[in-house]
Amino acid sequence: MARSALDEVSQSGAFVRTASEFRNFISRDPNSQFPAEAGRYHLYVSYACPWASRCLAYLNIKGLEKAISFTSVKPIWERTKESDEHMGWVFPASDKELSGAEPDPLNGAKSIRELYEIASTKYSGKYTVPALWDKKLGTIVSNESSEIIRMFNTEFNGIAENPALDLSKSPYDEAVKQLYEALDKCEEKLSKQRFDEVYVVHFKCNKKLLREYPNLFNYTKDIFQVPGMSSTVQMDHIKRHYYGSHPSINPFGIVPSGPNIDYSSPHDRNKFSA
Ligand SMILES: N[C@@H](CCC(=O)N[C@@H](CS)C(=O)NCC(=O)O)C(=O)O
Repeated sequence: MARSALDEVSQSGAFVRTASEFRNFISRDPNSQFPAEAGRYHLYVSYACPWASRCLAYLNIKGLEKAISFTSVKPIWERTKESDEHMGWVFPASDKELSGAEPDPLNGAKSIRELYEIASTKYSGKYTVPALWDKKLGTIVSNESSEIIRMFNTEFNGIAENPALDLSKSPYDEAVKQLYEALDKCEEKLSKQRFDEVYVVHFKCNKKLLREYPNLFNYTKDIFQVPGMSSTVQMDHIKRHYYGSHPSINPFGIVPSGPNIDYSSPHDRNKFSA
């Protein structure tokens, strides 16, 4: 069982992601094991992780900020335990260490690994974000972002500030779906790509930049400019993570200073509105 994405490499060198293991569902039914309640759940994220970022985007857009708290880890992987070599997500010692990253307010955990170990003594998989934590039962409800966003969309409507907003049917969700489908395709085709800020340099996918695809680039800006979205994109965390956490790819951990793309600049997507 892979304990880190760095172990998920097939014999041919391809990256093969293993499935998430905590797959419980929060329900609007008050008698269920995990009922939707304000103040009960906490989302652990890294701003550097696209899967975690989409959960944060749903949390903001749905208006669940008061009902579901969240904490972001530090962007660069560190040793998660003194006793072995595992590298992974860790919390800062204080919220002064790095803007956006905070100590674990619930369990005082030093790492995401520690949370998984509290949640299950039998767990032997990766210690991934996002992880949706249940404060009442002291466990991880789900570590699968595609399911977390569905729960946020449908199960918290009694609590959400924007209950009528159905993100599964909205142009936003359709846009996200298409964006991820498009990026997944590019990812496969160009053997793992993520935005011009990182993938072009770090993963050596420099045949073409995202911003050289006019539609894909305008689309990215359109998504970025959805209210509630921009605060989930902390490019500093994203860059520090990738350039700093894979020493086999970037031994000196140098973070390139560019290209500082302005995703808030005008886009042309309004031409498609009815
Ligand atoms: N299936 C998960 C994937 C999450 C995932 O792969 N997260 C990465 C960061 S982008 C992670 O935490 N990796 C930790 C590791 O590989 O040790 C989801 O979509 O929620």
